[in-house]
Amino acid sequence: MTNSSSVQPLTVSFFRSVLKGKISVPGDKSISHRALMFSALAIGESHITGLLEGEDVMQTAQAMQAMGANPKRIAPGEWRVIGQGIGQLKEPQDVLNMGNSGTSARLLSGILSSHGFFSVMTGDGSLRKRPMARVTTPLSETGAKFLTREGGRLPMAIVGTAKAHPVGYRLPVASAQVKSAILLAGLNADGITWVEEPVATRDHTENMLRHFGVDVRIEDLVDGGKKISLKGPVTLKARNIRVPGDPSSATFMLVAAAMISGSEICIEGVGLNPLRTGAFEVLKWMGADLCIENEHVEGGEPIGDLVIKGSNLKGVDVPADCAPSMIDEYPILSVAAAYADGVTRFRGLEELRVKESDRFTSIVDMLRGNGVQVDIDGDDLIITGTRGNIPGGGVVATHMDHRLAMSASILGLVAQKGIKVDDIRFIRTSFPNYFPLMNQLGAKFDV
Ligand SMILES: O=C(O)C1=C[C@@H](OP(=O)(O)O)[C@@H](O)[C@H](O)C1
Ligand SMILES: C=C(OP(=O)(O)O)C(=O)O
Repeated sequence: MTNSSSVQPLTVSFFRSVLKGKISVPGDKSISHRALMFSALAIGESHITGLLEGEDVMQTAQAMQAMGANPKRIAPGEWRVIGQGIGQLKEPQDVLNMGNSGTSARLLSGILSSHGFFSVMTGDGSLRKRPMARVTTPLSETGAKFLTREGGRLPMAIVGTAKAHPVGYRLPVASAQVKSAILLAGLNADGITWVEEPVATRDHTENMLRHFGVDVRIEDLVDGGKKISLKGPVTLKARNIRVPGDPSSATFMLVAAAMISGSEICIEGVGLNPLRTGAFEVLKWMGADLCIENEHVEGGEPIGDLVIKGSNLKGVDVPADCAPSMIDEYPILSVAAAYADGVTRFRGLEELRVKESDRFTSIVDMLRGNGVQVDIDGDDLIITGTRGNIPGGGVVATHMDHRLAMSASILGLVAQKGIKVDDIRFIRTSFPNYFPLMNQLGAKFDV
């Protein structure tokens, strides 16, 4: 994302029609980042299809390019990567700019820590506010050195080590990015790297490392968590990877169709990894008419088509332990809660404060600014549903946050007086064809 590109506001009017049709959403962002990174670390040539070509993933591609792997686009979503082998990336000659992408910054920190060279990483105004100590603290155990701005923020200088010590770490926060960073450092460390997570988080790193031939061990812990371990150094063998549709992107369309009575849409080929589908369960608890068709497994990940029809939604109480499986979906689920009948309580949302924006505060401001009652109790959000009567008329500040911008656009469709969104540019970090796809379903966004 170029900070210099000019702000792009959007006005959304109340939508008087229905959403209909069949679409596919772009590839999963988490899996796309990993596909590029792991292919660059493998021996041989990997072939990726369905890669998300949003700006976040393109930052990862550029970083891998700067370190000697040569990701090549051969057709839309189709990429070839010549792997360099574990520990064989080259010192980047310039600063690595990770743009808006926390996943790129955190996972690459793990890879860089066990390479014996110097690098500097930065990001845009949003990423430079996000905490990096959550990765630099455990990664320092490898022997790598990290120098960050005050508060553990980017820009950050990294002196990696070719003789990395294996890390053993129990995660203090539920974070797949931190877990993945440690496991990636361990690929080139001598001995057993392990991570314990008190609550299971998305396991795409574990699944894809296994796909590349790494012996990743996963044990269930008595407290309900998991212990993931691998013995380094390892060899990754080049593979073909098919990236499924992104369930987080699909949720925007699902919520829109669920709220707008008479709608019926189908989203084909969506990833259904159970550690990502919490939002689908919550939508069903809310009374959404959502079903899954053609379920099958591709490349180690479950995939299926989602069919949803408009229905009456009701408020629900969502426990904190659901958060890791739907962490990026709270902004759009908050719109569903505002539209529903009754009170919704989302519990345990502390991690929302360290995303592209402080999403906890951004959600509160978005809804209150459009006439919806929201109460806060510690880390819980309590949203009083309007039974389909969201007043609207406000301006939503999106704070360089793609998910806020998409959620706000959908809020506008169902708000009596419509809404204004201050800036929709950042949607291209994760979902470049979001507006064309919404318009294909019948929405009339004027972009
Ligand atoms: O590992 C990943 O690909 C991601 C993990 C999550 O972040 P945390 O690890 O910070 O929870 C999620 O919010 C992010 O969009 C992608
Ligand atoms: C939090 C997100 O991504 P990242 O951490 O990669 O910036 C997101 O996509 O909602």
